[in-house]
Amino acid sequence: MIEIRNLSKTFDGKQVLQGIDLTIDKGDIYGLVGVSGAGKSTLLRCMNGLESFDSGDVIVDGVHINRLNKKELRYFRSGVGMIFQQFSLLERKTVYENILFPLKCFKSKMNNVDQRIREVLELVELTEKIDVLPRQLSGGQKQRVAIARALIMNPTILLCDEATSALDPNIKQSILELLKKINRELGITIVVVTHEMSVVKGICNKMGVLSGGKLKAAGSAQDIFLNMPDLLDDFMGEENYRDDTSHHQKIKLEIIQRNGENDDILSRLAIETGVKFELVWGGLSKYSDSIAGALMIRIHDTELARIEACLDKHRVEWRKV
Ligand SMILES: Nc1ncnc2c1ncn2[C@@H]1O[C@H](COP(=O)(O)OP(=O)(O)OP(=O)(O)O)[C@@H](O)[C@H]1O
Repeated sequence: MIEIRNLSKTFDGKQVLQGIDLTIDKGDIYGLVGVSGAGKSTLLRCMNGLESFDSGDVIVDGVHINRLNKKELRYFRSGVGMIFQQFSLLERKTVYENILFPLKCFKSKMNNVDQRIREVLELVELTEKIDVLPRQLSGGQKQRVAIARALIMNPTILLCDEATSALDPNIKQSILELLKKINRELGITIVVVTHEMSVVKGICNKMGVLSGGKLKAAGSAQDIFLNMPDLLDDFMGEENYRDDTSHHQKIKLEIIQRNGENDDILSRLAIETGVKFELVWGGLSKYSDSIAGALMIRIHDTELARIEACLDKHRVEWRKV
């Protein structure tokens, strides 16, 4: 369990984290999201003592990490794995040597090192690459080695800083599946810093939204997606626009559904227009005699006319945002 209490941090007099209160339970896959500069990486680094802070507490499994001396902090860090966007592998060392590295760094007295290295390589499904150099690996394979290296010390927590941001969509998906497996099979708590909503939706049960160094919301990922879409708006735009800044347009549909009317509008849009749209968020609420819902989809601007015609045909109330 990671407990963060009233955490504040400045860099050169600039406040980058302010009064953060956050609890991450054992077994969570917790997403930390926010726009660039919101303080996500700094907060993550405070969790394993890589970054000091000005005030507040970070308590990991009952240990106040700001009260640890240098030696104790080193020991504590050996139980917290971390992976990064750029993999940070030793380029002149083989996969085997890369995974061995933390054991050397932390002067571990682990028995059966060879066997243990093979075990973690098997877990990340990369056994056949044991003797190759990182430059002979794809991005996804490099991240698998980085994950194996993070797991070699038997951590209870794995911190991931934009770990899938540099990967192609299919490879990204396979790494997310691997993180889920690690969480499920080894019971490791995972904290994921990301700017990608698809990552949070794909694997996180809980999330925290940071903005300007403050925690704007924290809790069930599903609840935040469904109930606080406005909070995520800017940041979802950012993810989308990173791929293509000029051609996407968001349409927000506010659909009132009484007696089940229009509850199939998404299927109709897909079938009747053939437009491949992205469902950004959606929520339904039950009122005394009706159900009202709102949906937001994102489409390419050239497809607006087709979508508009279909919505008007079905008399769906909507507006553009
Ligand atoms: N070592 C540092 N020295 C000075 N300022 C820093 C340092 N590290 C981070 N900052 C500043 O702290 C703020 C938060 O940075 P941080 O990297 O935590 O944000 P982030 O949300 O992870 O952003 P990104 O998604 O771009 O990585 C930024 O204004 C950044 O410039």
